[in-house]
Amino acid sequence: MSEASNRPAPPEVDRRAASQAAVAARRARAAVKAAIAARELSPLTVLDRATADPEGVEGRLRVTEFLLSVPAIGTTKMEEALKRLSISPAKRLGGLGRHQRLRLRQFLIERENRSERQRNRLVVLAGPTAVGKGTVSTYIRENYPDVLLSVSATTRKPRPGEVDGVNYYFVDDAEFDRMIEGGELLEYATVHNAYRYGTPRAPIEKALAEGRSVLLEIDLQGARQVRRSMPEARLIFLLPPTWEELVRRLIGRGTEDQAEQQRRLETAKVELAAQDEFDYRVVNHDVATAAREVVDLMKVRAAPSRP
Ligand SMILES: Nc1nc2c(ncn2[C@@H]2O[C@H](COP(=O)(O)OP(=O)(O)O)[C@@H](O)[C@H]2O)c(=O)[nH]1
Ligand SMILES: Nc1ncnc2c1ncn2[C@@H]1O[C@H](COP(=O)(O)OP(=O)(O)O)[C@@H](O)[C@H]1O
Repeated sequence: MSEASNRPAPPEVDRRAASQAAVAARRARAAVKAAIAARELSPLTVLDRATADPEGVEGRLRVTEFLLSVPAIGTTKMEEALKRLSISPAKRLGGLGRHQRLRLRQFLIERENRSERQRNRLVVLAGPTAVGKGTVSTYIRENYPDVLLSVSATTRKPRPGEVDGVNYYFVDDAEFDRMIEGGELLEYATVHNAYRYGTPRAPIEKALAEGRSVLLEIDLQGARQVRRSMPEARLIFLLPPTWEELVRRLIGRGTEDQAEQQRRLETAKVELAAQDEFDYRVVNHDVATAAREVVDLMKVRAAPSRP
């Protein structure tokens, strides 16, 4: 029998006081984690406080829960980081060795610099036919002038009311081939087995360099290409509230005949099955709300600060 179990139980008041203290400490740690997650408290500040007072709230944080509270660090990234930094997941911040602390500090600084650079985001909006991609994008163009809506090149003919350079750059097949050969397109695809569509690269690079966020409204194949060539892009999948509503929107739009509608609905099923490849999903119940959600994901500044 261990020595501890022979010892008389502490008086009830002591036990209660100890458990109250434990609850208070847990609450304090949860508050620190919430503040990091809400970007109200820099992880570097927390690490510095843990160093100054290893037995304080920050010092008692486990390194695992600390990292998981940093925005955009999930379990996989956390585990990879700890392995790379040679820090045991059992460690508390206050119990890190000097070298471990310095490595963790450097890791956090590099992440902060990187997220600073990525503030101007490239965001891809994709989703099944007739979910409302075009409607939501147009709403964003009209209501959030800080966002550049990329204008694609296409080999399809303009529809009545469409303006060259605004809705699309309307080009012929030879010109589209030339753009591909010249490396002018960030991605391109044949959509609905009909015409080719592609994203001109130069305006996007210019806008990102100028500090603007860029929105691409492209199909699933294009989204996959962007993911490969620019892994820092955010991919958003726009969903209909229900399948029936998607069918209603497609039929209601009235731009395709019945056979084409059927074909698009088949494609839509395949596309819906790919939604897990995306970083975020936004349900298009109502256009203004969906647009707001997309823009929030771009972290666009509230008011333009350019002259
Ligand atoms: N990959 C790719 N797809 C695009 C591009 N521009 C438009 N699309 C997609 O092409 C499809 C057809 O667009 P559109 O001709 O306007 O007809 P809609 O289906 O009636 O909206 C839509 O799914 C768009 O998302 C582009 O630059 N690249
Ligand atoms: N939130 C919404 N609620 C109701 N109807 C919508 C909504 N968003 C789009 N629509 C309608 O659905 C149809 C398809 O939208 P569209 O933007 O052309 O889709 P996509 O570009 O995804 O093919 C259009 O008639 C549009 O007016």
